[in-house]
Amino acid sequence: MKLLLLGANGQVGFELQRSLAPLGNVIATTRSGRLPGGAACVRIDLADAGAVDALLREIEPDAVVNAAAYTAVDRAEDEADAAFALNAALPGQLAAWCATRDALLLHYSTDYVFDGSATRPYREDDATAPLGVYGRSKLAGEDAIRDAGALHLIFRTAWVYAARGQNFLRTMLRLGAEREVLRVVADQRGAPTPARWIASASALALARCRSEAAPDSPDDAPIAARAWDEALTGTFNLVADGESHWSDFAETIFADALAAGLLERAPRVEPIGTLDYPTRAARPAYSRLDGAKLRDTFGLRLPDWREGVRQVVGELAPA
Ligand SMILES: NC(=O)C1=CN([C@@H]2O[C@H](COP(=O)(O)OP(=O)(O)OC[C@H]3O[C@@H](n4cnc5c(N)ncnc54)[C@H](OP(=O)(O)O)[C@@H]3O)[C@@H](O)[C@H]2O)C=CC1
Ligand SMILES: Cc1cn([C@H]2C[C@H](O)[C@@H](COP(=O)(O)OP(=O)(O)O[C@H]3O[C@@H](C)C(=O)[C@@H](O)[C@H]3O)O2)c(=O)[nH]c1=O
Ligand SMILES: [Mg+2]
Repeated sequence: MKLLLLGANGQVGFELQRSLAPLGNVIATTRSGRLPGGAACVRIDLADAGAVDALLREIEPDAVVNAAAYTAVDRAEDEADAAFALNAALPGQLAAWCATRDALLLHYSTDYVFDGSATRPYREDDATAPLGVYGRSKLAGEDAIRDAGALHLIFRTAWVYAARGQNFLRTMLRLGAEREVLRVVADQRGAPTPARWIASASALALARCRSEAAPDSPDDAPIAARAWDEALTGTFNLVADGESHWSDFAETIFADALAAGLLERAPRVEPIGTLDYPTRAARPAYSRLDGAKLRDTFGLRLPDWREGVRQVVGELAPA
């Protein structure tokens, strides 16, 4: 099977290169035409719809895995056009193409499609109500995929971090090395989720979705219609188990980093309220996502978020 991986330089995209490899021929793209590490790959600006169309026609993938997105939550408030181009128009275009040839689109969305007023973990069909431009653009992307009628897997994840890329864990380690005290909000609750777990689960789900009845396709031809098990497609929450808040996450990062020898001394983490940490975009106060549907459909359950922190800190620690 031929897989087109968009956004291979992102946190999740980078991990997907490895996790998708056993499934077939992975064609990766980045904005620069280079993969992390320096190897060449397809170079494309995904905001250029003409270029995207030409790429799809050239590659004719059996599945498109879209790990590219506009993820700057605060900046999105002032760059709505850029956010919507990547997070809404692009997935809509990919889905429209997939729908015409029974290709499957694997895509990611976010807990920020919710307003955070829930009192129990969100289920996939709970009402959405994004608080900001980023969340609205991601929701528009989900809707565009469903409207196009493409076979799809949309994984809603949250609080993604990894040993590389831009994320809260790396920000904390950087600031923690500079400051004695860090003030971190303690009234936004959710589950920090390692990019590697998302990529591994994505590959397993994608493999399961391939219809057992489908014949193996030659590398250069799209697989036959009904190559996917439609009953397994749809929208799924994909997050680490358990509940955290940003201040708890920070404390855990520093405790593990200290134990692993990544830091000589840990800063003091002062829990504060959201009102004491003003940001351009509003964020949901509660964004736990219920993993039951993923578990029931694919038998997949991610470990507790604390295990993720241990793993990622371990990756960064000196050998
Ligand atoms: N990060 C998070 O906390 C969360 C993320 N998600 C979702 O998960 C998915 C993966 O997120 P994550 O891995 O963290 O994202 P990253 O921000 O780490 O990666 C996004 C990638 O998209 C690429 N990209 C953006 N614009 C363009 C463009 N115009 N042309 C080509 N490439 C482009 C970026 O390229 P470049 O490297 O060149 O900038 C980057 O590599 C996204 O759909 C995101 O919305 C969901 C919940 C939480
Ligand atoms: C750096 C810092 C942040 N914070 C707060 C701000 C915010 O409420 C929270 C997290 O800040 P960040 O900017 O890292 O996180 P943010 O960019 O909001 O993260 C989100 O990204 C998008 C892409 C998603 O889809 C979401 O699931 C979520 O992961 O921590 C502090 O309280 N103290 C600090 O020193
Ligand atoms: Mg951010």
